Amino acid sequence: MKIAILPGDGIGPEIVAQAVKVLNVLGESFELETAAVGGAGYAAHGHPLPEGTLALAKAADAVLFGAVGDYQYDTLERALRPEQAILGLRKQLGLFANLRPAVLYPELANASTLKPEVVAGLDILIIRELTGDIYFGQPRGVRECPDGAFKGQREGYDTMRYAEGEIRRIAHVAFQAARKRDKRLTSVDKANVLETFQFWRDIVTDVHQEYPDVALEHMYVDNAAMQLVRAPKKFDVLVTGNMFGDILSDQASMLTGSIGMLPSASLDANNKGLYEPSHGSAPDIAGKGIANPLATILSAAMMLRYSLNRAEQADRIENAVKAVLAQGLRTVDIYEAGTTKVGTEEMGNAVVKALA
Ligand SMILES: NC(=O)c1ccc[n+]([C@@H]2O[C@H](COP(=O)([O-])OP(=O)(O)OC[C@H]3O[C@@H](n4cnc5c(N)ncnc54)[C@H](O)[C@@H]3O)[C@@H](O)[C@H]2O)c1
Ligand SMILES: CC(C)[C@H](C(=O)O)[C@@H](O)C(=O)O
Repeated sequence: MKIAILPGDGIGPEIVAQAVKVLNVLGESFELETAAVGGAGYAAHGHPLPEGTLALAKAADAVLFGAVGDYQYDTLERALRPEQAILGLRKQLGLFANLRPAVLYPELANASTLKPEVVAGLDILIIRELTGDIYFGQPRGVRECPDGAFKGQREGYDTMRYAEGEIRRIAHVAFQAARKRDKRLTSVDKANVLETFQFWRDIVTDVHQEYPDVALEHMYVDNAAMQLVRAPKKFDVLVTGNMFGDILSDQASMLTGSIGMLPSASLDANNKGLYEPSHGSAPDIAGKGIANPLATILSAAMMLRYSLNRAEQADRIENAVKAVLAQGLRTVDIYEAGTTKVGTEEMGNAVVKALA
């Protein structure tokens, strides 16, 4: 089985190196092939998603991705910015279903900024639609404002849109995921203001008829943001659009102690997928050897479970992560008094050791 390794920028190479070490000690004969992506792709080949990288990602059985983005590229024209690499991969590989599990390991109850009793036992799954919404809607750009009080001035505009089929397929993914868990699904929208999300609500309600065993509730995104910090354990599975999912999943990451703990799977209709931590390239800490590699290592575990049919290896990795946390090892983002501060590499090595 072939795995495309795309480390990317910033802390990407540091954290992906730890996940690769873990994959290499599992005793499997995976073929790992690395390629440049993001700012690294632009620097090496003049494009954030070089043709060879895209071809590798398409040919591989799964993709392990670090993160892209670096402030030095923020002034490039949009098509050449590092972020276009991950957006392009999602679109071109048809990765419409993004699963972001926010699970609190008991050892990290005090690492969260919320009170331990609010987050203890947390296990929620955020399902984010990943290839539609205002992220990809056309037209978009900057133009002359055609009407209203600011007529004639320049205006920026984007288009929010969702086709019925796009909503139906992500709704099916969400209902099926809920069916395997506590059978409760919260669909998050902004139906009180936006036509796109009234339509979203209507279609999700329709799909619900096929899943009578799952309890469905609808919630406005502003309320969902509030409930996520007020009583996050009341949720089981949340499903939402691309932009709301981006924001809510970063918010949910802090329930788990750190954004460095939140893995993700981005899947197509056949469970082929790209696996990446939910965080970015963290340029502020890149090269310091302090980034938390656990979200990336846990993303590799999701890859084994969802795309490579190796659930027992995924369990092994997740148990090894639990073991290192139980040993008191902490990167700086999850550090608290009484635990042992370790760097990126030491954390990776500890997971490898715990697997033995
Ligand atoms: N999928 C992706 O590749 C992806 C996702 C989000 C942001 N980005 C890009 O990353 C760059 C930086 O964005 P940002 O600063 O808004 O978000 P970020 O997630 O990179 O960082 C936010 C904060 O979290 C910290 N952090 C993130 N990951 C961490 C880890 N593993 N361990 C410890 N601390 C960690 C960072 O140090 C920073 O303080 C931008 O160019 C952005 O576009 C890429
Ligand atoms: C880097 C950016 C394009 C990306 C997104 O907005 O989807 C990031 O925030 C994420 O969550 O993976």
